[in-house]
Amino acid sequence: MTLPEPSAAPDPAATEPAGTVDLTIERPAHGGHFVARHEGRVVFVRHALPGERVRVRFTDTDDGASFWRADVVEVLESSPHRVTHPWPLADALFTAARGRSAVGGAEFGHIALDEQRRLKAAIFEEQLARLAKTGRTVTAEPARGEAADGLAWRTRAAFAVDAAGRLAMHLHRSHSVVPVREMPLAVPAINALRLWTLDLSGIERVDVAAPSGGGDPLVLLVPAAGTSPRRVAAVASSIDGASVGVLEPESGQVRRLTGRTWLQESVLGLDYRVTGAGFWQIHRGAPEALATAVLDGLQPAAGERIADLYAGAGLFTVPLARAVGPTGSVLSVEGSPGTSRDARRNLHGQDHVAIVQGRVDAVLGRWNEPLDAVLLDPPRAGAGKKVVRQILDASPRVVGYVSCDPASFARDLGYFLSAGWTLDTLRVFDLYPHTHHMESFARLLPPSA
Ligand SMILES: C[S@@+](CC[C@H](N)C(=O)[O-])C[C@H]1O[C@@H](n2cnc3c(N)ncnc32)[C@H](O)[C@@H]1O
Repeated sequence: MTLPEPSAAPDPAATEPAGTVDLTIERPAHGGHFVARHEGRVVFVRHALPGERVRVRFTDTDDGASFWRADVVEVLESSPHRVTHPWPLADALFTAARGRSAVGGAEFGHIALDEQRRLKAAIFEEQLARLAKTGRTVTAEPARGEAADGLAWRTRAAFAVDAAGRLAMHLHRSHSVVPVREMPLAVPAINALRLWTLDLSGIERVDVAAPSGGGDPLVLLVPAAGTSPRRVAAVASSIDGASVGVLEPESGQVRRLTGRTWLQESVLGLDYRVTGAGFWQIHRGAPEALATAVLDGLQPAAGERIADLYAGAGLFTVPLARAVGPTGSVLSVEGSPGTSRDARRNLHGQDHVAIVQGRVDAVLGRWNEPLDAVLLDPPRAGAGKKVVRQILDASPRVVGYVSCDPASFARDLGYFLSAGWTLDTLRVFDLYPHTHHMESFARLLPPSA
């Protein structure tokens, strides 16, 4: 049976919590959910494990919907893979016992780390079978040097501020916020700032980024409407051990208050500059793991012409540019103006690299040069049929596909397979421990290869 996948956004008008029921959990589903059934209807349950008997509270119960959603509030028969959640605020059982729901961001924390990885591999395989109609056994690899408890890896964290001016986070799929006193998934440099001890009144959002290799973090403040510059400056001066800037969320522009507005990153011995609001992989080990997989998978040679699509600040463009050298070329395409500016700085002076800011489909639509290899790393929605068609039309000798979503990857892979391409190497990385997210790299080869 083909189950519907849960959509990202709830319809608040259609949500009517309706008490608790006891369910038996059948299997994992994509998106951090586990499948159960209630009176014939599919229920996507969070914070559960296959085989468990659980008491759940419904969170979405639209009569017309093909599935409902629910959160576990009590475990009646526990899986042997259930462990104590490392972060009480994100623990559904801990928070349900206090009459609340959990914050998002660690929805697999109740599962032993090795079982999280087995579940991720199984979900990946299921998406391949369902959407790409292909079979493949995968394993989810941890990042090099991953802590045994799977904590302290996030170099980026976004916080809200509650009505009392305290550092806070949103409850899952809710506008409600709760104060936080730590973020166990974040690298120590972020927790060391102890932002929860500060009076953040007048600030609406706080984004924190720390360089993967250590060094002072950068804190970006988004002031609430009407907050005076004096108040923002007072908050900034209360933050020790970090650069501080003001983020304009619409434009992504950052205004410096103290220190600098960018972070220095280093990957495989190459240096990068990333502005506070610009895209950068969030696991401290992700840039190295993914750049290594890309270089191994594409095997770029001197003189080749390569496209790096959805290029961000140039994480892959920089080593690709070095590999093809001045007799080759790299087309690096990024949609976000701020992140593309980072790429321009990171590739400054490299005349064989074209940094193009724009939508990938628009840029490929007017690109007439031959391409030997194409790398793509789209956002969660994937690349889509049009972009895959454009890549196929360029007839590269190899395509490298970095993905953060197994469903959109499997869908796009299906387009390549239908055109006679084959899936060669496939690596799945567990770069988001304690969450349902994963990252992958696939090497795809054309029919003639
Ligand atoms: C998953 S990130 C990858 C960035 C980079 N490859 C890295 O690993 O650091 C995807 C990037 O694609 C950009 N993006 C999203 N949609 C796009 C589009 N239609 N055209 C061009 N860039 C896009 C985003 O701004 C983001 O920087």
